[in-house]
Amino acid sequence: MRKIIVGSRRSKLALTQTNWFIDQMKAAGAPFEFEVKEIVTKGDKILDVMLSKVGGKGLFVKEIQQALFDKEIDFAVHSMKDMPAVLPEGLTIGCIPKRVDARDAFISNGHVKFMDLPVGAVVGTSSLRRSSQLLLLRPDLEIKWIRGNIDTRLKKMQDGEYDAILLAAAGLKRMGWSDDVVTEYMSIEDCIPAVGQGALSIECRSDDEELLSELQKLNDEETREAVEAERTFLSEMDGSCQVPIAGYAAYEGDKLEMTGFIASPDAKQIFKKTFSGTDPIEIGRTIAKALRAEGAAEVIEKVKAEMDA
Ligand SMILES: NCc1[nH]cc(CCC(=O)O)c1CC(=O)O
Repeated sequence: MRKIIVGSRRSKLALTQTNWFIDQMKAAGAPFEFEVKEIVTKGDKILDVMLSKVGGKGLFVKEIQQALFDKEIDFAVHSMKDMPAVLPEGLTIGCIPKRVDARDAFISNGHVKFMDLPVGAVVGTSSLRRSSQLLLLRPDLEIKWIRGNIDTRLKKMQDGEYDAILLAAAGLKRMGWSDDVVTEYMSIEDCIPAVGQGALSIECRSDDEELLSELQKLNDEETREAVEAERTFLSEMDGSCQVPIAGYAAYEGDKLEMTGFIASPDAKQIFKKTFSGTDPIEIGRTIAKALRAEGAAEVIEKVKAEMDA
């Protein structure tokens, strides 16, 4: 029986997701043995630096991709949200399992609801996407940068450094946190999720046909199409730069409906568009084009120029 080596980052979330997926493969009857190999990525080593300033996304993924090319590992389970928009030649997404929950979870001291926070309350997040959308609803709030894993962030909040924090619902759920730590779930409309949030991405070599045919059995077609629309939008918008960007797609009846969102970093200008159709790539492109035409292109260019300066 072929032994499949599964690469995983060392974080609790990564290992939990990896082992969950291996269990799914076993349950589906995949004719393999499995071994998990931990990989410490550059992103993990410099977590305390402002990640997005040094080139964000790719950091967690690059070394895992090298291990795939080197055949040290056969596949890896990523949070889709952490995957760069474009994959290198020779690697592919073998499948996308069903999305758990794309929403952001709001957690506060004393379980005060988001709209009931006192004026000037301090909310911890390191995501421009989250902070810009929170400020649209509550311009009075103070957004304060926060880092660390889920436990660290909760502890910092409980110690009073923050009145509230936001975390992806999917991460909390996969890690087995009970629903009662969450004060409320932000609605998708109020806080549009990050592209791919709540979905997993199984990455492997494009020529590993034996593995690919087993992975395909765990693919969720609706999630795959939704994520394809979102990621098309991301790559068309050039989502690698320091601009708040959000995108969420899901089936409504027989149509795939997607909302794309771009804001200036100070959240003073916002661009938002919803479009539905049947072709995921066309949906992603249409929204990107519409937002660019409305002025998002200038916002992106301005931020890029400031970063280069
Ligand atoms: N930014 C890091 C990250 N990457 C994936 C998740 C959670 C799981 C997911 O979104 O699929 C998180 C934590 C968070 O944003 O709270």
